[in-house]
Amino acid sequence: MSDTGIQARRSAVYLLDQVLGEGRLLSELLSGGALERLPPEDRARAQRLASETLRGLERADRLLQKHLSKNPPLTVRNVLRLGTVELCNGGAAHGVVNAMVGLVSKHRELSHLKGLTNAVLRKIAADGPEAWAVLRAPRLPKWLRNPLIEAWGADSIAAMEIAHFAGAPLDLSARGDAAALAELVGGELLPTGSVRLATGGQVSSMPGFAEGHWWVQDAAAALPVKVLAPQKGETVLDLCAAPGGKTLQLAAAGAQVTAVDSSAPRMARLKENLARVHLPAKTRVADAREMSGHYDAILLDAPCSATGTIRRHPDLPHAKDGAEFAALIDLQETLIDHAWSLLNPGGRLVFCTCSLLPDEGEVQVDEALERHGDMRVDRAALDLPGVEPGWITEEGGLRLRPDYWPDRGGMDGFYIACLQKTG
Ligand SMILES: C[S@@+](CC[C@H](N)C(=O)[O-])C[C@H]1O[C@@H](n2cnc3c(N)ncnc32)[C@H](O)[C@@H]1O
Repeated sequence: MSDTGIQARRSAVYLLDQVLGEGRLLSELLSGGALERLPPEDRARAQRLASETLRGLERADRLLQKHLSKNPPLTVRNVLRLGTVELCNGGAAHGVVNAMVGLVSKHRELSHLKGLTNAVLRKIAADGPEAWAVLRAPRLPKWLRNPLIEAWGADSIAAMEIAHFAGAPLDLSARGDAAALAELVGGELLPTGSVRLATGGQVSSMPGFAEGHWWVQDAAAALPVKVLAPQKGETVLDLCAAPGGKTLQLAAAGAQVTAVDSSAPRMARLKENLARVHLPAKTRVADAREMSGHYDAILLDAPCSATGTIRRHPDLPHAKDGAEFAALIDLQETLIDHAWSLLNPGGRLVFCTCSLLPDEGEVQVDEALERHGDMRVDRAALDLPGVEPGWITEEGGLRLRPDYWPDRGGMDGFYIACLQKTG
C-alpha cells in the first residue's frame, strides 16, 4: 500500500466522521478546504471512497453487525465501513485489511482496537462480497422515506433507492452543437439534448474542456432553461444562479443575463465558469429578495432540500434530518412572489427546485396560482424533445425523478414549471 493510498483513506474516514458525526455535508467540507493539502489524485480518491461508503452504508452495517457484539467508537466504525465497502467492491483483501488496521493503529486513542479491526475485516474479506451482492439497495432514512412514500408510493421509492445506490453518470451541456459534442467526447446524446458519459474521470483533461465547449450539468438540471426558452437579446434575471450551469445555458442562447446569488464564494465559481466558456453575463452578489428592475424572463432555481440530487450526494440523507425544510419552503414562497414583481407583463418565470418533495414543487405552484390572479401555467413550454407526457403534473409542471430513464442511468429529481404573467 502506497503512502498516498493511506492518506486518501485517512481523509475518507475523516469525511465520514464529519458527515455521520457532525452532520456536515461533503460539499461544505470540500469547499471549506477539508482536503486542500492532498494532491488532486488523492483528493478525488478520498472523495470517491467516502461517497461509495455513504452510498453502501446500510449494506456495510448489515454485514458488520454480524461480527460486532457492541458498537466501537465512530472513527473505528467508519474505518470498518470503508474497509467493508472496498472489500465488497473488489478490493484486494490483504491490501485493504492492512490499510485499515494501519489507520486504526496510528490513532493514539484507538490503537487498542487494531486487533478487532483486523479480525472483523478478515471475516468480511472471506464472506462479505457474496453476502453484499444479495442485500437490498440501501433505504433512505425514515425522516425522508416516509414523506416520499406518502408523495409517490412505496414502489416508486424502492425504485428511487435503486437509482440512488447506482450513482450518477456524468452529463454534459454543450455550448454549441450537442451531437458534435457527443462525438467529441464519445458520449451518448440523450433525447433531451444533454450528452452522457457512463463513467466520469478527470473532467478538466477531457477534450473540449479547456476550450470551453461544454460544462458538467445533469440532464434534469439542463431542462429548466430549455423550458424558459430564452430568446436572443431578451433580458433574463437568473435568481439563485451559482455555480452557474443554468447561467451558461442562458448566456449561450444569447440572452442578456443578470445572474444573482447571495453567496460570494459560489458567485466566484460562476464567474470562473463564465470565463472558461467565454460567455458574458452581469453578476451580482445579493439577496434575490432585494433585487429591483424589470425583466422579460426570470429563472428562479430556488434553494431547496436538494433531495433530488442524492445519486450524486449520498451524504445528504445521513447529514440532514429535514429540520430546515419548513424555512426553505417559506423562502421559496417569498422568492416566487418577489420574482413575480420583477417580471414584465407577458413575461415568464420558470420556477424550479432539485427536490423530490411536492411541498417544494407542485404545492408551491398551486399556492402561487391562488395568490396571483395574473399568473397562469404555460403547459406548452414543456413540449420539448425527450420530455415524456407522463412526467407532466396535474397543475402543468414537470416532475423529474431519479428512477426515470432506468436503462439510461437515471436523472436528478427536479420540479420545473413555467409561469406566465397575463397582465
Ligand atoms: C440550487 S442552487 C442554484 C444552482 C444554480 N442555479 C445552477 O444552475 O448552478 C441555489 C442557490 O441559491 C443561493 N441562495 C440561497 N438563498 C438565496 C437568496 N436569498 N438570494 C440569492 N441567492 C440565494 C445559494 O447560494 C445557491 O447558490
